[in-house]
Amino acid sequence: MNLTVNEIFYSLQGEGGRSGEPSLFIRLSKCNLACSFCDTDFAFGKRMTLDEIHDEISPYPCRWIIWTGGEPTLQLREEIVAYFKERGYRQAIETNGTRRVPAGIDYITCSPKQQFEKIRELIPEVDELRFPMAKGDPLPDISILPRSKRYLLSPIFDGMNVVQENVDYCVELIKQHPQWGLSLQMHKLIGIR
Ligand SMILES: C[S@@+](CC[C@H](N)C(=O)[O-])C[C@H]1O[C@@H](n2cnc3c(N)ncnc32)[C@H](O)[C@@H]1O
Ligand SMILES: Nc1nc2[nH]cc(C(=O)O)c2c(=O)[nH]1
Ligand code: SF4
Ligand SMILES: [Mg+2]
Repeated sequence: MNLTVNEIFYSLQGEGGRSGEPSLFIRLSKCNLACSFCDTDFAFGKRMTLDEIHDEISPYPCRWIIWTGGEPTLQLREEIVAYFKERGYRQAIETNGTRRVPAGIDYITCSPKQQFEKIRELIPEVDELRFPMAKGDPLPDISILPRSKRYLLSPIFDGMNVVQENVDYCVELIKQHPQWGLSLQMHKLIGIR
């Protein structure tokens, strides 16, 4: 089995409810969307076998993988998740919610971009819904979304830079609607990957 991998790196989860947790990022290339604000160049891809990926991550002391991209559900399969589970890894995924998530994933972050009403059919339950928000964007309607343990607003950054008006807007929305919380791209603020 092969995956087309954009990059592999070891860092701290910078976003959402697992912020600060050491994690092995496996960024898969290709996406089915083209968000105007996307901060990631996922075009490059190197074909790797699962054994090659395992050889690259196993020297690190960490046993949490974050599958991201691009859109990782375009490539990830249950058998691949099982391969890493058998080798002692817990696995999180960052997905845009347009496709099913393979069985065996331990922590699902869904960051919806479009057709919010269709996500629940594909992914009935997630650990975290994390919405990228620019000033003026409407608060998403929780009632049509997958059940989630956490509901987070994530102010859209301009590349590596914080956009204060997006932050201020999210903070005000959250104070008015306290079922929501804030997710900042912490890694950008502290200058790590
Ligand atoms: C690069 S995406 C990859 C995973 C998946 N395609 C998705 O969109 O969830 C990872 C996370 O970065 C967020 N993101 C991308 N560009 C951003 C930006 N400029 N500001 C804030 N968050 C951003 C996405 O919303 C998503 O939560
Ligand atoms: N540190 C760090 N945390 C992240 N969480 C999600 C990321 C992503 O690009 O999917 C990301 C990333 O690129 N870096
Ligand atoms: S879905 Fe994710 S990776 Fe794809 S363009 Fe949007 S933010 Fe970027
Ligand atoms: Mg990123």
